[in-house]
Amino acid sequence: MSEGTLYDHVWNEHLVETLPTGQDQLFVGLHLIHEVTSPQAFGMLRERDLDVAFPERTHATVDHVIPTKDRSRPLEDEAAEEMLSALETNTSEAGITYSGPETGDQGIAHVVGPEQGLTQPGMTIVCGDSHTATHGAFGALAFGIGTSQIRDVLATGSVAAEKHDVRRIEITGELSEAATVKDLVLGLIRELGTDGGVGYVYEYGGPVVEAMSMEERMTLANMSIEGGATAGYINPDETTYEYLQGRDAVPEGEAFEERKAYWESIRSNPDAIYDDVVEFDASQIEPSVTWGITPGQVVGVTEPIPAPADLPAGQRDAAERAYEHMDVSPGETMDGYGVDVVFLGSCTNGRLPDLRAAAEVLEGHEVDTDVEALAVPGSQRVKAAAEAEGLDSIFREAGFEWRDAGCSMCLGMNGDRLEDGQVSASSTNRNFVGRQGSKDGRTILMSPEMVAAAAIEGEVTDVRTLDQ
Ligand SMILES: CC(C)[C@H](C(=O)O)[C@@H](O)C(=O)O
Ligand code: SF4
Repeated sequence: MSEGTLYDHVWNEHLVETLPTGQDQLFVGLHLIHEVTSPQAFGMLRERDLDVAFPERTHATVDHVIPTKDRSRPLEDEAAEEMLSALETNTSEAGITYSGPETGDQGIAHVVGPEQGLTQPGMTIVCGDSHTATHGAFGALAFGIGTSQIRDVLATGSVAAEKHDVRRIEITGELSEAATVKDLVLGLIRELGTDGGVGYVYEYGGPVVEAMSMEERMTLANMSIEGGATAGYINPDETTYEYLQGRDAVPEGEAFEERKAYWESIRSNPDAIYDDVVEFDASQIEPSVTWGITPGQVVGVTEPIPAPADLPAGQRDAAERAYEHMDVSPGETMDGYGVDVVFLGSCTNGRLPDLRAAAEVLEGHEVDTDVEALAVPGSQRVKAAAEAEGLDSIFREAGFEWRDAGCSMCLGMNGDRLEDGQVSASSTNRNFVGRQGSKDGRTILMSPEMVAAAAIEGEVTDVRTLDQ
């Protein structure tokens, strides 16, 4: 069992008691809620005549079902309207702050929490959403929970959880100029497998991680769950504190210094004991894409797609399914694979630096005439900041649609979806069959820069080869 890691420190700070089930009851610092997974939990509370215990530790937003184009009410999709109305009623009745579309603060929960300073180091953060791991970028213990747990957190401000092992992932070397953190995390999942992290929480560290911006750390932590880990985190440091300073929910002056002392105290000890340690060399990473139907089926853009014999025995059946769905063969490269739709956004890569990076590639180019291109900021604040620096014009002039904030085409729940056998180049985190809408749709995961390159060429393109 690990000892002296940030995970152990935060766990112990929040431990209420060990339950008869053997699970630990943890106090919850921040409960993020969204429209998809919360209505049922509020219903359960009502059945038992229970109130929300800590509305001030709860924060709501609407992200999955909110259209990115026409938001007039009632929403065209009845099920979406029902979820949205339920969220409005539930939050107003309970006195929970709701970053709704009218506030200018709405967005994907995992973008909203950090940008408002709600997400802070050393906290326990839960949300009925698997990508809650994103908040681990701040050195918080953040994980997704199911509906009955949402009910428990609403009613008691605490959650029953099992402690996991801690794997330290030491990222060494240096990322090449054209490679991004998205390429790195795809490479990591390829190496460790989509189930390699089962039973673990990941602690990411080492020189490459220390040099990352907070947004890059969020991209890394976000995809922990795609590698099978329950949560992933990075020890807080000056980069973290600098990001936090001046944000809405972050105290100032002396109170900030006091909090900083706590944040420093929960960092992993230099002599912490890990259950496992893995070293990963970032220098080998090149711009990468998925070739299959899991986030672990990854190749460098100019690298041949592996044959079953090149893969571990446990991955061969999945590879066969992937060749068929994607209509690819071993030995081919993904470079030149035609795309119909490009999607820039999501809680993985829908923040301001992601939009900037894509815009930089796009500048002076046009979107291929056969391609439908969507740029969807992760939050309304990201959107406003992007517009303030003119990124929206770059996207529009190049031929992108510039939409309102939400999950959008990351998953087909809001009207933005792939049709029939359309292929998308997507800055998201999941390429499962049917994920973006149509069950025949095909998703290729990549970085924002590579999405922009695919938009220009109408096919998967090595961003290094684009004419400037
Ligand atoms: C709808 C929600 C529960 C789901 C999740 O848990 O992650 C979604 O956000 C996703 O990315 O698939
Ligand atoms: S952007 Fe995608 S991954 Fe993130 S919460 Fe929304 S649906 Fe889930």
